[in-house]
Amino acid sequence: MAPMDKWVGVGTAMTVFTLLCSRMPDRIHGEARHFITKWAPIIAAYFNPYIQLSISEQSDEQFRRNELFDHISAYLTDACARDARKLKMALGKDGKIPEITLDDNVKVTDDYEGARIWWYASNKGPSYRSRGPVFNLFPTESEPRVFRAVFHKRHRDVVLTKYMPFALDKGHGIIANRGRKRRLYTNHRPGNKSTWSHVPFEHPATFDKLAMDPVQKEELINDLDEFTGGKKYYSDVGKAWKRGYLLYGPPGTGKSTLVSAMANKLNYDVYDLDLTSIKSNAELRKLFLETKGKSIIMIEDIDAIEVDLARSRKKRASSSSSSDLLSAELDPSKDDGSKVTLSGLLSFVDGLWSASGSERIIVFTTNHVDTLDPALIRRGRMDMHIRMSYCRFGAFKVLANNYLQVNDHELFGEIQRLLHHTDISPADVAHTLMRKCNKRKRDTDEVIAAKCNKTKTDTDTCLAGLVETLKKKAKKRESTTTAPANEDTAPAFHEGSAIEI
Ligand SMILES: Nc1ncnc2c1ncn2[C@@H]1O[C@H](COP(=O)(O)OP(=O)(O)OP(=O)(O)O)[C@@H](O)[C@H]1O
Ligand SMILES: [Mg+2]
Repeated sequence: MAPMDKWVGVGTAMTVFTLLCSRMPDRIHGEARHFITKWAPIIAAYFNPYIQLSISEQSDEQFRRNELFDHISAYLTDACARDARKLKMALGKDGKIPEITLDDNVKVTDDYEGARIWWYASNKGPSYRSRGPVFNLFPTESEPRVFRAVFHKRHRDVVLTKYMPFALDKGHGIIANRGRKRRLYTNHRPGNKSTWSHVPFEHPATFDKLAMDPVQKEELINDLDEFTGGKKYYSDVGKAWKRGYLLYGPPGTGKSTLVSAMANKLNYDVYDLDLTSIKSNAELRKLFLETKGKSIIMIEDIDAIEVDLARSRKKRASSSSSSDLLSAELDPSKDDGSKVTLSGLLSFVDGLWSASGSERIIVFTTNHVDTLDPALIRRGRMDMHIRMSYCRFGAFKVLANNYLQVNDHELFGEIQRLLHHTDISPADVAHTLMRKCNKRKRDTDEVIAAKCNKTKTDTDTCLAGLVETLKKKAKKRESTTTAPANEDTAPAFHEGSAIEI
């Protein structure tokens, strides 16, 4: 017999005993009465060393589901279902992925830091509130289910203060990741109020398909892994659980794509924050408070926003002294909330308002890193600076594999030589390599069938097209400048961004 069953038996006996004591005949009085009244509960407690904790499916607020029940259910299914003989399968919330949970009236055990916890999943049983005065021996399906945890009272502290938060947190994480439909949020101003609206986030970008320096890629992936597993670390050092990344580089080098790859890897939502449509720090604060955990907040083209902030700064400079102005910009206490200021943005980045949630990543992207205010991107605010560069041979090989499924080709040598001193963005290389697909789309089905064994010819054509484009770019660069190619300035790229087909 499991200790829980023993306890239920002993508990019931002691309840009857206590009840009898409370209804003691009047003729028992004086010392005897006092003795029984005093010692009955102590004796009952002595024989009942177990504590029972219930988590009902239905919350105390009427009609509301108790989220803790779902979290515990997810945790137990994940951690203890191996021992269970009865499981239940049902379609998940997305209507596609089946969810397996413990069936009713199943017992499982869990061990935590020396404490053993017996869990029992059951229907609540007869409940006056849910069914009225009609007695029903067989509770219906719709009745709230209950999880009961039973543990020895000597483990009370460890179970209540450590095990329960641990189990609930694990369960919460499992639910959050289970077939979660992620969202892409953008901010709007319908009427005069900034608000978020969202669409499903379905970007296919992954780190595997991303053409970037392999060392940098690995560093970033490790950094993200450390971040997501760092909950305890962040709470131990008293820091908000957030991380900032600055992605910089010329247009079309994959900054936005990298943000999508990060979101896909971490299973996070993305908030695409357009600062230009926000009129005040108060609005910025409101939007930020509305963001949820497990998300990436992305501010694109931060250099353009900085120009706006500088412009508004300049405007106000004409009506106030410069020292007043500087202090108003950088001192949040002087922020009257009536405009977006650099201090507002810095507070946002520093997580002044991050009490509303955790596990958030902030990403700034820019084409002009040199023009940014150092205060905005200093380490601590933007923890990692990542340069996305023009397409070099390593990145090209990733793209050739993505678009043409080739790892080697007779033109690779020439392409490598040309890419070494020609600036072209991965976006433009991708565009050239995609011509194969575009051409195919134009063809009829029969023509495609006839060309089936000519895939290699298509690949040849694409790569030869890329060689041509690179040669033209190199020639153009030679005729306009004698300076060597530079990764962060992009004149050559701008001129040739429309690839000739
Ligand atoms: N490094 C890359 N790896 C794989 N694909 C890339 C890469 N860079 C660009 N691309 C391709 O080019 C397209 C445009 O890239 P993306 O929008 O990410 O560039 P960006 O750096 O954000 O540009 P901008 O500075 O103009 O915002 C992407 O959809 C993707 O297909
Ligand atoms: Mg972009």
